[in-house]
Formats: sequence, structure tokens, C-alpha cells
Amino acid sequence: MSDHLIKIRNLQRHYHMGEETVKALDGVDLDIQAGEFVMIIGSSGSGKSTLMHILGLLDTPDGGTLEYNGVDVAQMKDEELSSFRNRTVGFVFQQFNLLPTLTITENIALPLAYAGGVKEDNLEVAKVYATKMGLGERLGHKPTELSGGQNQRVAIARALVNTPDILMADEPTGALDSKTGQEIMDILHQLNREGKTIIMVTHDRELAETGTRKITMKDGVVIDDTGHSKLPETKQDKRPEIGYGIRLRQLVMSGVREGLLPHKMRSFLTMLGIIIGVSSVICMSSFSLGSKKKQADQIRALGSNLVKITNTPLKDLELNQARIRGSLGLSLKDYQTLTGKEGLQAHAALRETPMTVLNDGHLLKSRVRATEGDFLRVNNLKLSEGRDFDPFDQNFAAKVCIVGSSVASKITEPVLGKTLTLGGVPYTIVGVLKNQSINLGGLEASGLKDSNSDILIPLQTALARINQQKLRSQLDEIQLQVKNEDLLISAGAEIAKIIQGLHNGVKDFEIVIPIDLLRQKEEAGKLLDILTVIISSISMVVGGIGIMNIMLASVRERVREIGIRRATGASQNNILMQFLAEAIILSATGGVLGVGLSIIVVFATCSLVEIPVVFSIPLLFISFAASMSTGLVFGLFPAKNAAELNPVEALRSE
Ligand SMILES: Nc1ncnc2c1ncn2[C@@H]1O[C@H](COP(=O)(O)OP(=O)(O)OP(=O)(O)O)[C@@H](O)[C@H]1O
Repeated sequence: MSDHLIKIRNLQRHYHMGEETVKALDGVDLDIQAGEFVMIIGSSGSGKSTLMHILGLLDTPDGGTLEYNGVDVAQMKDEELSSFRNRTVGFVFQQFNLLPTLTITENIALPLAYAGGVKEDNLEVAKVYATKMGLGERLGHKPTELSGGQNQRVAIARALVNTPDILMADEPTGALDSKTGQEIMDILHQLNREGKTIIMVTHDRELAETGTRKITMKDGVVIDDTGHSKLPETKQDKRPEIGYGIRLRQLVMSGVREGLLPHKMRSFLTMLGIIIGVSSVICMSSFSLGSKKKQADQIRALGSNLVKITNTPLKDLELNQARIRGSLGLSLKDYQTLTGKEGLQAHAALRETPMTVLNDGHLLKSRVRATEGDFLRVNNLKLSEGRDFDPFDQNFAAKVCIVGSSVASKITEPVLGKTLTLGGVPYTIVGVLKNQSINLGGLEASGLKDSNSDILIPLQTALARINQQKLRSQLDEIQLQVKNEDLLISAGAEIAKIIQGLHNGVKDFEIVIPIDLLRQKEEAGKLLDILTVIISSISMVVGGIGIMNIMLASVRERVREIGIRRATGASQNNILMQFLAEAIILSATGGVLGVGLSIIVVFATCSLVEIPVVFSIPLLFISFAASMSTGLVFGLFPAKNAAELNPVEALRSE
């Protein structure tokens, strides 16, 4: 342990400006003991402030050694240096160096925040110090609302709040009138009497005489050193040791208050890229999910687990060749063969039978379809009244029909039992179908149609009437409903094989699996999804660049603030985290606004175009996380810039 509080040997600090080298300190040797009141005097440019900055560990020497209580500060890392500035020294500057956005209590509490204190406690301690300095009435004021003398008292309170061993004052009365200056000097002398070591730079020769020791500098060296008597070291109350570092909540709050709130419009515009990126990806995904769900629901509403075998109408030569090769087109035999297979839940056969339909002698626009099997069940059709065809109707080719809801609406009540004339032959209405309100936009290729304008007749009745058409295949469609949706594709392949065999290899049929068509559409839609992600990512990158740009500007604007924070004990890490927190808050707020906006847009649009509202919850979280990461990635460079600023240069900036 050294006898001296401070011991410096051959201290050098040179500034290089082009060819020229300014030797601000050119070999200073000095020992300072605890309890001294050291006045440093000298002409302008003699190196006083430079010495003070090096003593306060705000600047590093180019040569020589500086020891505090025998510890060489050259060995200290940034965290230790910052902790030292925070706890061992307190600075008072000529220009006060208070943060204009903070109240005086908050300014005084700043070193406590970097000492890791709890905010509420910090403010209480700060109030005690403010009151000690006669500022009890002005606790909630901002520095711009106080006089120069009051501001300097705030600065002294801030310097003392962490009960440092040494107070360093650089021209503390320089910006004050003589009366106020005297008051400040009285405070410093009182502090010295209480045991505080004080090192003060001054131009004032009279003031210089009031210390316990006077050091005169010229051209970077000490030319005179008078009056240093060994003083009894006084014990000072130390604050209990607490972990060094600032709390995350305080970092976030200072980011919001000093970085974002003073520039609300700028902050909002900066967020726009993120808002657009996040909301566009969520909206596009919701629209795509919603329309997929709607189409899947529609397909299921028209009969789930369906495999349809449709007859391919052939013409002329092709038709003749097919018949010569032994294929009669889709036939009852095919139907009977297929329905004998396992794994089916229900089945139906269908033949389109275009006919003129007359109701009471008036033409009725409709589609006549001859059916066999569980046509109603397979196609998810329900009867609103009457009955389905029974085996008797089929076996005896009964002239009965079932009408769709819109056909029924054109017939005078009661509909059941009425007669319609189909192709000149009267048919009795035995059943009426329930209305099927389904919008088939985009899925016509699946062969799905609503049945409201249909008139169904028994297949055997139709075949009995039109058997003479030799070249026409018996059936237009066979519908099979399989038990297990997962087996649809394999069932389709198997069915194709069977019919190919029955048709002697003639490919005059087609297998349609409606739900598979939807899957194929989804596959095609993936390109759009990828495109959306790419566009959103570009938007995020643009947003990120916006954030980086604004953060760089913010760092440039706040260089002095950074210097003040460093002087009160902020480490490089604290500054880095502060600006990073600010960038992340900016982007995360953009993310939240983007998510909020997308929810509004999705609800509004979906209700307008009648698609179900579907959100991918993981995507909401992913988009938000992506926005936060954008802030992290693009905020890192400006935050690093801020952290690496030289504290002295930062303090000197205007
Ligand atoms: N960042 C810098 N770059 C170049 N030269 C510098 C820098 N900082 C200080 N100097 C020079 O170093 C010398 C000492 O400066 P310093 O500020 O320590 O003097 P001072 O005695 O405190 O002066 P004053 O009383 O006018 O404040 C001066 O010549 C100054 O121009």
C-alpha cells in the first residue's frame, strides 16, 4: 500500500495534428495525499484540464504511470475504470454538464443508477443531496429552469452522491458571477474540511491561494508546487458495496425518454419499414390461410373423401377407335366392379341427361341428372322434404324426381306430388333438396357444382329411355367416398388401374380428387408465400437501415450526453446497451404496431370478402421476434460507435 492516494511519474500526453505534436503533458511527477485541497493553476493551454482528465481516468496517458493507492491504473479494464469514475471520483465541470432532459433529482441520481441502485432509492438519496446543496425547492425542475449557481450545486450534488474519495473540479466557478462563485467555493472548502480530497483547476490566482496546495503548470510540466503539508487522513462514510452496473429497466427507460420521446415523429417514421414488413407478412399469410380454409370447407361441404371418375367424352375417330378396342366408356360394369372393393363408405353413379323441363307448360331452367347409389350422402345433400329414391324406383324405372331448392321455389306449393314434364314424359316430385349455399370461386376444375338447380331422376329410368344411344357411354361420373382421407391418393391410383383394365387400356376417363386439387393449388400458392416473405424481409431490411440511420444521427446528436454518462460512471457496455435498447424498443414498437395493424386489416378485409379469419399464431411471434432482431442487428453498429467514443472528446463536443 502506497503512502500516497495518487502517485504520478513522468506522465505524458501528446496530441498529433498532422506534422505537429502538441505535448499537453510532458513529464509530470506528482504525489497527492488524501485530504488535500489541490489547486492547479497555469496559463491557458498549459495542460491543466488534460492532467485533470487523466487523473479522473477519463483519458489515458501516452507515457508514464498513474497509481491510485498503489494500483497502476494502466492495468484496469473499462469496467474497472468506469467503476472507479463512478465511486472513487466525482467530477464538477465549468459548464455543469447536466442532462437537459432529466430533472435535477434524476441528474443527481445518475451515478447511483450506474452503481446499480434501485431507481426509487436512488431518487430518495438524490433528494437528500439536493437538499444539502440548498436545492430542496427545485427537485422536479430541469437544468434549463435553474440559474448557473444552482446548476453548479446540482453538479456538485451529483459528484458527491456516490460518496467518492476525491472531488475533481475543472473551473467550477468559471461560468458564475463572483458571489455565486464564492458560495460554490465555500461548499468545496466545507467538503474538504469534512475529509474530501479536492483537486481543482482554476485560472483565478486568488482562488488558487485558498487550497491547501497550489500546483503551477506551464507547457505540460509542473513548474511550481507549494504548500503541501501532510494532512491527517480522515475516514469517510462509504456507501455499502453494491454490484456495479445499471439496471435493464433504467436503460430501457432512458432509451425511451432521451432517445425516442423527444422525437416522436422521427421515431414513428423510422418504425414504418418495420410496421409495413410485419403487417404485410401477417396479412398475406392470414389471407392465404383464410382462403385455403374456405375452399377446404367448401370442398368438404360438397362431400368429403371423394374420388370421382369422370368419363372423357370422345369424338369421331377417337370414339370409334375406343369402341373397336373394346371400351364402352364409363359404364355400370365399372361402377359395379368398383363398388365391390373394400374401404368405401358410400358410392354413386351419375349420368347427365339434358332434357327440356316443363312445369305447368312453362319452361323451367334446370339441370337433369340421373343418379344411382348414395348420391345424396356422397354429395352431402339433405332433403328438406320428401324422400330419396328407393330400390323400387331404380328397378322399375319409376318416373319420379327430386328437385333442388331453386327449382322447388318456382313450383307452386305443395311441391311434393307435383308433376314435371322431363323430355315430354311426366315425372312425379318425391323429394326436395335443402338449399346449398356454397361459393365455388376458383374450384370449378374439381367438377363441383351446387345442386340448387338440379332435378335428379333414377339412373335406371334414364337408361331405360335412352339405351339406344350406342356410342354414348352409360355413365358420366362414378363417385366413391373412401373411409380414410389419408388413403385418397393411393385409392385414386388403384381405381385408375382397375378401370384402365376394364377399358382395355383406353384412357377415356379421368380421376379427380377434389381435396387433392386444393392441395395442388396450395402448392402453387407457396410461391406467393415465398414472395411475401421476401418482400417483407426486404421491408424489414429497409426498416433496419432506417433504424441504423436514425440511431447514428441520435448518437451524433447526443455525444455530449454520452460524455456526461461516461464521466459519471457509465461503462462502454452501459452505453452500448443503452443505445441498443433504444434501437430494439424502436423496432419492437414497430413490430407491435405492425401486428396490431395486421389484425385490424385482416378482420376488416376478411369480413369484406367473406373469408374466415385465420391467424398463424407462431407467425405473429416470429414476426415480432424478427422485428426485435432487426433492431438488435441494425442498432449494434451505432451503439458500438456510441460506446467507443472517447469520454473527453465527447465531453468537449458542443
Ligand atoms: N483533443 C485535442 N487535440 C489536440 N490538441 C489538444 C486536444 N486537447 C487539448 N489539446 C492541446 O493540449 C494543450 C493542453 O490543453 P488543456 O486543455 O489541458 O489546457 P488547459 O491548461 O486546461 O487550458 P485552458 O486553461 O485554456 O482550459 C493545449 O495546447 C491544447 O490545445
